[in-house]
Amino acid sequence: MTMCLQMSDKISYDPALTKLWEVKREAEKLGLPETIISGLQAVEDLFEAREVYCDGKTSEPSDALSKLMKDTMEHPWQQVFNEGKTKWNISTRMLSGNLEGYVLKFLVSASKAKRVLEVGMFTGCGALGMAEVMPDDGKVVTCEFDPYLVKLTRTFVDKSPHGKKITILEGPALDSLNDLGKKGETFDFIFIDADKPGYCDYFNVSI
Ligand SMILES: C[S@@+](CC[C@H](N)C(=O)[O-])C[C@H]1O[C@@H](n2cnc3c(N)ncnc32)[C@H](O)[C@@H]1O
Repeated sequence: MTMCLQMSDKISYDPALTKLWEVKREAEKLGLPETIISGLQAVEDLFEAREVYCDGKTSEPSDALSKLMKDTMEHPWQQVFNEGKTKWNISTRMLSGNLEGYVLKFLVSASKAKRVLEVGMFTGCGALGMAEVMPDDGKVVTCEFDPYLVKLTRTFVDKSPHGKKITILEGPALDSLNDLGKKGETFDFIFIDADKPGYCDYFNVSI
């Protein structure tokens, strides 16, 4: 999970952009010359232009992935959290999305990985994307500790024929990784995308 910061109605996980917002706010508060403020605004505009450019140059997702992303965005997360069904108020910003999905697909297919491990599943965007470029006997094992997400994601990925390649391990990722290690399971490719404080442990246990 990535740390997320917000500026008025804008939201970003990019620490460079959130730092820029902080500096811009400070510059405005100090009443710095307009050239400085507009210079900072120009940098912010470049961030957005880069994102628009990258999205525009990325191929369309498969129908199944497109549906998964749409269903994720439209899910009543606030309501299910209020009803006590999820561990916390889930943000759709956790979804890896089409661009990151294609980077993963590229890496998995270039490395000819047949066994992939994902730490941090959310609604299965990364897992399904990787499964799509793997051979029929390929396997994606993915870890998720929120029982609501585990159930929901199973229904999302099973709408695709590639869903059968995906095994979901429910529970704290570190426990799942230790169990996999004890069973002597090995992987060709590992995508760590869960809680940041756990990354060093996930990395060390994985190797
Ligand atoms: C950034 S999202 C993963 C996004 C996903 N990889 C994708 O491609 O869309 C992080 C996920 O990790 C899960 N998570 C966070 N801490 C965890 C832990 N200690 N064990 C297992 N899952 C965890 C969260 O519930 C969340 O669904």
